[in-house]
Amino acid sequence: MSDETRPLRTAAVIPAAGRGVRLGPGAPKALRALNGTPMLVHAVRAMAASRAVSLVVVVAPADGAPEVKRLLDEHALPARTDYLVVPGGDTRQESVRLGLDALPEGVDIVLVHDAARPLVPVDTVDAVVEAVRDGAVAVVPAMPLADTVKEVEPVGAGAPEPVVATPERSRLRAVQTPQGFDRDTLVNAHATIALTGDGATDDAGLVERLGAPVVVVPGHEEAFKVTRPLDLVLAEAVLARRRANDGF
Ligand SMILES: Nc1ccn([C@@H]2O[C@H](COP(=O)(O)OP(=O)(O)OP(=O)(O)O)[C@@H](O)[C@H]2O)c(=O)n1
Ligand SMILES: C[C@](O)(CO)[C@H](O)COP(=O)(O)O
Repeated sequence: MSDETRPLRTAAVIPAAGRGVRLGPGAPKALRALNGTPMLVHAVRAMAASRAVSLVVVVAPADGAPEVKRLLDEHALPARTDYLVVPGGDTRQESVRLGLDALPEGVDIVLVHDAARPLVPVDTVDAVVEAVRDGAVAVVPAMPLADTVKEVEPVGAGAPEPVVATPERSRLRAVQTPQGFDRDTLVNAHATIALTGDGATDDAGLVERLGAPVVVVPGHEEAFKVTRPLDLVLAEAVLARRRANDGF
């Protein structure tokens, strides 16, 4: 098959190397259970549920790659997808770059998906892939905001913070994952934008800094990020609702 007629190949990189400090003491966040199954396994299944995704690269805690490999072996995952596990870094930005380094030749489209968003529906994953296949180089699923947002002057440690501005809410979006990219664009962004401080909070932000266009598609309320303890309660409630709906 000539390179021009070959179908585009999509891989998902799942950064899962975070500690989960905001969730409180315990195992690394991605390894904590939701209804008895590790959050990471839910996230891997969410990516592999898309027929477009032929490879999932999991970026494990730096000292936890063998444990994560074992975990994936112990859980049923779609056989038509390949799975790789690599050790991660100290920041999300480094972990994603290490995942990108592990991609084989022949991958054209890359999804980057937080292990901490285990319940993203397959329709959202497919919509992101579709938008990249249609020609966008960087695609972000996002939701309108429910709260009004204030920009403040941070003064630290509980002191009242002066408000600087109130951005127009209708123009704001809360960004989710998977974010989808033309592979070369994302690799170039990670190679070009140096890590500063805690690193970029998302991958599309790096692409924006290259001057490349980034577009938003509708996200989904079930693609929320498990960050704080209350998010675990919500995630288990979503799983219970899905099980009840499957029963009918
Ligand atoms: N060094 C890091 C830090 C984060 N992540 C991953 O990036 C995603 C989003 O990060 P976040 O939700 O902030 O996870 P944590 O860093 O684990 O959370 P916290 O900031 O509360 O410690 C998670 O899937 C997390 O595992 C990663 O792969 N490598
Ligand atoms: C990538 C992300 O999920 C988009 O909202 C988010 O920026 C990750 O931030 P975190 O602080 O690493 O959780």
